[in-house]
Amino acid sequence: MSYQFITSAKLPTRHGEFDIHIFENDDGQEHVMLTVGLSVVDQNINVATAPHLNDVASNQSDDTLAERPIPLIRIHSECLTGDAFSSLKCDCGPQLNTAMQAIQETGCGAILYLRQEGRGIGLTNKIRAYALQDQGHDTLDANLLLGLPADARIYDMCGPMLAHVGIDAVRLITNNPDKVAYLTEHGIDVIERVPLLVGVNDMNAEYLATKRDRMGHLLDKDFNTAIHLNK
Ligand SMILES: Nc1nc2c(ncn2[C@@H]2O[C@H](COP(=O)(O)OP(=O)(O)OP(=O)(O)O)[C@@H](O)[C@H]2O)c(=O)[nH]1
Ligand SMILES: [Zn+2]
Repeated sequence: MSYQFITSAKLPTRHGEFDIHIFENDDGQEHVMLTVGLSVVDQNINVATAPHLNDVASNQSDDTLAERPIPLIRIHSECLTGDAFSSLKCDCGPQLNTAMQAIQETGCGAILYLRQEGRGIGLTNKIRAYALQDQGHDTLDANLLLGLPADARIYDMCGPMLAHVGIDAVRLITNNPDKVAYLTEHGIDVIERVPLLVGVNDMNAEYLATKRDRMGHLLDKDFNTAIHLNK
């Protein structure tokens, strides 16, 4: 699968201003990157649709790349229910907001917002899995009972997206060792894993425990040693 940069613009948010970059794969599926303090280095960008990026690309020298801090990166998979509807069943919404805030505070980083809803099984199947969870199954078994993988996500878009802004080393905000392993195996240096534990509540504590106990996520017994980036 190949990934193409499509267009870019400024995006003011309540956390601060980002550049928003749209990428598409060969099937027309969109992925999104929000950046702060990063310049486009990919010479194949479509200048006609992103005129302001032409300036930063041509101005970026090897020296500025060398001086830049290691960017703080969050690879976040789409969760409509958590990100947009404030669902309490997961921690996605608070994680996204906290990561956006932390990246603004460091002044150099990116959110890779991957359109792989429901750990890659899609929204309809995630809601089918939620219906099974309503009957008492955990997040992992619910997927398996539907005949679907526990986690169907891929990360092969991350390399091209990071390369677009010249990143080959990151501080990665995650508790998920799969993300660290994927980047490391694909030539991106994970200088530091930054744990992120926010938005724990009575409705998602069991979900987090399943991710910890059955899916290898790096969370301690009481969910309290991961760094709380923010509240
Ligand atoms: N199938 C399924 N997907 C879920 C469920 N709860 C949340 N998700 C999806 O899980 C994904 C969350 O992924 P990420 O935010 O990348 O987080 P992660 O892989 O848990 O790891 P971190 O980087 O530590 O947050 C999103 O795509 C959600 O839609 C669930 O119960 N079932
Ligand atoms: Zn979620």
